[in-house]
Amino acid sequence: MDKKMLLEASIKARENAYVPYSKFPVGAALLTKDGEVIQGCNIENASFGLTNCAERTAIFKAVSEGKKEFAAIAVSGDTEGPVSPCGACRQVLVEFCDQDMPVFLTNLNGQVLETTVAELLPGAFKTEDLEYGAK
Ligand SMILES: O=c1ccn([C@H]2C[C@H](O)[C@@H](CO)O2)c(=O)[nH]1
Ligand SMILES: [Zn+2]
Repeated sequence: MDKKMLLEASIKARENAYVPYSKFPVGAALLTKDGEVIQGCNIENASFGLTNCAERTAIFKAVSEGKKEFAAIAVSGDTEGPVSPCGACRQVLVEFCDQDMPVFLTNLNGQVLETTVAELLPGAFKTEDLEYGAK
C-alpha cells in the first residue's frame, strides 16, 4: 500500500458520505501497521452538531474492531487546496496515532499536503503524564 493508493482509497471513501445538509463529502483512508486500509466518510445529522467527520469515522471504526496501530491516514475533500481536518479530528488523531505519523491531505485536483499528527495540533492536550492517563 503506497501513498497514491491510500489517497485513492480516501477519494473512494467519499462515495459513502451521508451529507444531505452540507453536500460536502469527505473521505478518509487509515492504514494500519498490518497493511489494512480502513475507510471512513462524514456522516451528518439533522442535529448538525452530531456530525461525525470522515477521519473520526475511520479511527473509531478501527478502534472498535480492536485495531489501534496506525501507519498513515489520507483525507480528501473537494476543496480549493488540500482539505484541512477540524480541531476535533486533530485531537482524536493525537490520541490514537504516533505523533510523527504521516497525514496526507488532498483534494480532487491532485494537490497533496504531507504533514504529521503533531504538526496538525501543536500543544495538544494529552493525558499520558497524568495519573489517569492512557498509556
Ligand atoms: O476534514 C474534514 C472537514 C470537514 N468534514 C465534514 C464535516 C461536515 O460533514 C462537512 C462540512 O463541514 O465536512 C470532514 O468530515 N472532515
Ligand atoms: Zn473533523
